[in-house]
Amino acid sequence: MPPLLVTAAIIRCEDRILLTRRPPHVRLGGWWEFPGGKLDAEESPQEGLKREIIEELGIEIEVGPIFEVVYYRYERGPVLIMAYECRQCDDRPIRNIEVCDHRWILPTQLDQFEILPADQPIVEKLQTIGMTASGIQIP
Ligand SMILES: Nc1nc2c([nH]c(=O)n2[C@@H]2O[C@H](COP(=O)(O)OP(=O)(O)OP(=O)(O)O)[C@@H](O)[C@H]2O)c(=O)[nH]1
Repeated sequence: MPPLLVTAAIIRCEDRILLTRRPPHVRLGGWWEFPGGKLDAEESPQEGLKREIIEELGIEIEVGPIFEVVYYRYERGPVLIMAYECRQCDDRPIRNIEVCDHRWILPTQLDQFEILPADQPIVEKLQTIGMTASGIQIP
């Protein structure tokens, strides 16, 4: 089975990153994740990610460089997650439209959240390089 193509946004604001929580009624409900979602046909990863963030949170983002790519086998099939470094590029407030909660957290707080298992390599990389100037650099 080919993997489901998924994009995720590592949205940074100063030294914090945005985590969102899946609503209780959806598959894998209640887990925390990086906002994003499945790519539609004929959509580039950057286009898909911008669309998902508007749909989920009501904000515009600028999509920067790729941060990590993860292949993970869930029971129902594999996913390929492309995580991009991003930043918000408007001043609208974040709304929990398709998520049930969101938090701006420090990388040192990642361990306090139950984040989807596929995201472990992303979490580890964020914890390792931190959010210093030599870490995530948004163009
Ligand atoms: N957005 C996002 N999705 C992730 C992350 N990690 C991870 O395993 N995923 C998985 O990638 C898929 C994302 O698609 P989605 O958010 O649109 O999922 P969905 O519940 O609508 O899927 P469904 O319609 O098949 O039930 C889900 O299977 C989700 O579990 C992550 O950090 N961000």
